[in-house]
Amino acid sequence: MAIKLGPNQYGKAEVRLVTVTRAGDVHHLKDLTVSTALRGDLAKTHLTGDNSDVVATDTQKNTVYAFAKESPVGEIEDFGLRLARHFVGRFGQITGARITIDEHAWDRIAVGGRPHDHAFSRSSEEKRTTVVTVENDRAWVVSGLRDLVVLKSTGSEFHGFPRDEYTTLAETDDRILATAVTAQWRYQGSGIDWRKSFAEIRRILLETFATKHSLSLQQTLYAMGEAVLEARGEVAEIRLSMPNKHHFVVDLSPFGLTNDNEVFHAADRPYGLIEGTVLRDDAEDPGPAWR
Ligand SMILES: O=c1[nH]c(=O)c2[nH]c(=O)[nH]c2[nH]1
Repeated sequence: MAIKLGPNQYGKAEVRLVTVTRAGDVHHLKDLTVSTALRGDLAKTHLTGDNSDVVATDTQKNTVYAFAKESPVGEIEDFGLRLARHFVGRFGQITGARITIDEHAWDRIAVGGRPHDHAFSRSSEEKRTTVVTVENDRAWVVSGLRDLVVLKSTGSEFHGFPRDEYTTLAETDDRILATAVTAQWRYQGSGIDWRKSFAEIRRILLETFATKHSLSLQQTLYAMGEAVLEARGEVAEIRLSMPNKHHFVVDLSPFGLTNDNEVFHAADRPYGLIEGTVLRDDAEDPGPAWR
C-alpha cells in the first residue's frame, strides 16, 4: 500500500480588515473579512517539514493589510483579483490562489434627519460575498450574498405532497414563507461592473421572492435563479441555499380563540433546507470556480 498527499491548500482565514477613506470631513468605511488560500507544489512541507516553499500565512495576512493601504480596496471582486494575482505572480511554487471575502454593511447614522459624516450603524447581518480563484493566468469569480432574511405573509401554499404513516403536516393554501437567502453566482465574460451587477441581482432576487406566488420553496428558488439568468448575461450559474424558516399557526382553541393566520410560532430549528443550482446549458466551463 502506498500513501500519498492529496489536494491541499493553506492560508490565513478571516482576516478582519476595516478601512477608512476620507473625502474631506466625510469618511467612507469598508469592513471586510478576507481569507486567503494558496495552492501549488507544497509536498516538501507536508512530507518533510521543509518550509522553503511556504509563504507564511502571517505574510499572507500582512499582504492583505498592505494592499488595502497601497491602493483603494474598491469592489471586493477587484481586491480579491489583485491579491490572488499577486500571490500567483510573486511565488513560482504557488500556482493557484483563492481569496474569499465577505463585506459587512454599515449605514450612516441619521442625525437630525441627515446622514452623519463619520458615525455608522451596522445595517444588518446580510453580507456581500465573493470567492476569487486564480490558476496560473486565468481567473474565476463567484460572488453572492448571505443572510438576506425575507418573509412574505401570504402568497405561499404547500400541498399535494405524499402522505404515509409518518406524515402529520397539514396541507395549506395560505402560509408564511420566510427564509435567509444564501446566493452564489458564477460570472462569465469580462468587463463586468461588479457593483451594478450585485445591486441588480439582489433586486431581482428580492422582487421575484415577493411577486412569485409560491407552491413550494423549491419553486420559488428556481424562479429566483431563473429570473437572474434571464436578466443578467454575465451570470453563468447561480446556486441558492434557502432554509425554510417555519412559522406555525398557534392553536388558540384551548382559549376559545380562533386563529385566522394571525398568530404564529416562529421556530428556529429544525428547518427545511432547500438548495439548488440554476444554470445555462451553454455556460462556460466552471473550471476550479467551486473547488
Ligand atoms: O416549500 C416547502 N417545501 C418542502 O419540501 C417542504 N416540506 C415541508 O415539510 N414543508 C415544505 N415546504
